Amino acid sequence: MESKYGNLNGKLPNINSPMKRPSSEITINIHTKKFNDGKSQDTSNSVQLLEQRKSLPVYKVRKRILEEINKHATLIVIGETGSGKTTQIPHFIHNAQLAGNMMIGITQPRRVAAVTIAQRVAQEMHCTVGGTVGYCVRFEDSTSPATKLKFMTDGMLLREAMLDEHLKSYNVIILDEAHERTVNTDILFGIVKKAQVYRAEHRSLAPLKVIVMSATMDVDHFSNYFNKAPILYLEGRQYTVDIYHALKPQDDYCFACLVTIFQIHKEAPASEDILVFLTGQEEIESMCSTIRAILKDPQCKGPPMKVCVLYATLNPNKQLEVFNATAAGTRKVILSTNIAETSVTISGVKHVVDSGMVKARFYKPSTGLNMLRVQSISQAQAWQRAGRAGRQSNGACYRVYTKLEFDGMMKNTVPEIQRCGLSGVVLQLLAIGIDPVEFDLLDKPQLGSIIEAINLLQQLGAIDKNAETPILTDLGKKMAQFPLDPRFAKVILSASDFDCLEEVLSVVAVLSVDTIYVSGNSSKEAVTEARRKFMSPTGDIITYLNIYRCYSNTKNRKKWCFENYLNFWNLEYAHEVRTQLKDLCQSNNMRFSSSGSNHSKVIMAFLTGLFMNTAELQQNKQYITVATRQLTSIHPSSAMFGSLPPCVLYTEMVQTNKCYLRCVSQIDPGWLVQIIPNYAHLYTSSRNF
Ligand SMILES: Nc1ncnc2c1ncn2[C@@H]1O[C@H](COP(=O)(O)OP(=O)(O)OP(=O)(O)O)[C@@H](O)[C@H]1O
Repeated sequence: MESKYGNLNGKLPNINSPMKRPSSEITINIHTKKFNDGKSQDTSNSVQLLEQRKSLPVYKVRKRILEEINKHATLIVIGETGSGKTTQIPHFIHNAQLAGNMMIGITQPRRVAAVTIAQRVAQEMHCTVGGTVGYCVRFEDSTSPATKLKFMTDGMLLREAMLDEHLKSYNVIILDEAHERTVNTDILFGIVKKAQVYRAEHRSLAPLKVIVMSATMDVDHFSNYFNKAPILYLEGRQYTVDIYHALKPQDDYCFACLVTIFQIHKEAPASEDILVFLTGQEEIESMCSTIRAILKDPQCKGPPMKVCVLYATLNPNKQLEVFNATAAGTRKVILSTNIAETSVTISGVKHVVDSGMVKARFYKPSTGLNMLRVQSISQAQAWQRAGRAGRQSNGACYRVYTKLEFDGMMKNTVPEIQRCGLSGVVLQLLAIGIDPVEFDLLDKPQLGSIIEAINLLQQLGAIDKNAETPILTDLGKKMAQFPLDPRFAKVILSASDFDCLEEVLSVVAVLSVDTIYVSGNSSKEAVTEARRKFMSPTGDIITYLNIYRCYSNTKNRKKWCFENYLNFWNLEYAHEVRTQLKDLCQSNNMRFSSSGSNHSKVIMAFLTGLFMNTAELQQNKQYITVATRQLTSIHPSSAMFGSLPPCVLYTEMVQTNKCYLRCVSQIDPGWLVQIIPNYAHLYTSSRNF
């Protein structure tokens, strides 16, 4: 295969550091000895581990870093990917006892990063995870009273802020990968800023130190927001990453990635693993099958190859499998979404193949939809992706887009808060006691989006309709405790009224793991036949319930899932999620009951939270959504596909080449009057009731 990049043997220009020098900063120059000989270092014993730590750029300047942290209440830290910010700075602060008896909280936008970094730091500190070093991610808490370094997702710290807005368990909070601008991190910026002021004014409380870190951020913007906080600029990198751009634009980024993988496979030693950035599960699974098929071709040259996948909806235990080493002489190829883009180190990865694309969440106010769209990444993301190579030795990044295309990319990612629906955010802010309209955010969303979210929460009964400023009702306070979209929290909280909490918990748990189906290479007929026995004529909610019930009553679950083309790992995860949700229901003294075979009650409970997600059949056999008057159809994957009930409830609307409803269930128009009397007039089909 001819290279799209020209000669890959180092003759292309090496485009170096992405970092823009900020206007005002403290610069620490780090001259790192390059001891790399092209081989990854073995970190299995503690002497080597210490040696490796010592060789990291930030280690050499730890005293200066600590001095700056000591001097300032807030510090913005910018340093190259792989320089050691995430693993070392918390470690230094702990050793220097800057946090006193309290904790150092370190947030990450993604769970896989929080878990693996905690594991790494625990290894470096010779302790087990859950002791001095712990982590806390959604549905999993691995901390103890002994924990002093707590790695967590930004969402988990936000949940803690609901119980204590001044974050009194922490003396130091590090908000890592700030450039990602997730909604949760953006809210945390505001929360830590407020907590800091409060704690400074109340002398009985210890002051709160805040450190904001990234390799690729708009430092001046952050510094201004944090009252001109000083910027600590750590200059220097441990290993170099050569960047190669495609010589001309590629029509099909997946195909371009595939060609690149096999080109590297043909030329590079087996010990050099490859990390490929794609956009989503379907694309990844499909490329995984293609690669496996190509590998069977006797013409295919290169050492044995193990293909692994990594995406957010994959069972968390499965996600961690990509970090396992392969047998000597076998190359590992990891096909991942952007969840491996920041913070993570996957041992052995020396080559990164970057599609330049990402599936990003965005909100369409005209339709009220949160949708996923495949779009071009930002330059900050491209540099983060490149940074995944060159962590244990020099590496290379192959961008399947041209240098010109790279130059045309946005510098930074648009903050998620400006492109997603805000009902969850507003609920959380209100639960912390913050007015969402007044809240001091780094980049404010449009007022219209906040008001729209307030309206939805009022309709769900979470906000008091009569109060002058938005204030949570008792129901709203309970809803905020569930780590779910407010609509699903409402469904769970209504379930006892319909005597079906057991069933609702099972279905919500299944819905939180995305897909429980396996597509693979099996024949369509075999898959349809296996699934037929679970299918309910009422639609997908009860179909999911049937699957979950059979799964939980089965002894050999793995075998059963295999035989029924179901995703064992995701069902296992759903099972864990259900346990956690059940605990929350128990702590709210909810009544556990089962509706047995009365399925209508289950769908009615879903209607209490998802009444905005309903659609009516039109004469042309299409559906029109009631809330937003959008023409749409039932997705072919639904149990309802082919039947045309007059009125349906759906959990998700997706737009590909056409607009589709997913997870669809039939509803009786009479229920609308009964369950949502204030809303029922919108429905043509309910007018006869
Ligand atoms: N799980 C791990 N296994 C092996 N080495 C690791 C691991 N985690 C970190 N390292 C080593 O420590 C180095 C520093 O990692 P760290 O995450 O602290 O860097 P960083 O500056 O925060 O980078 P980034 O901005 O990309 O997150 C890595 O480049 C790698 O050499």
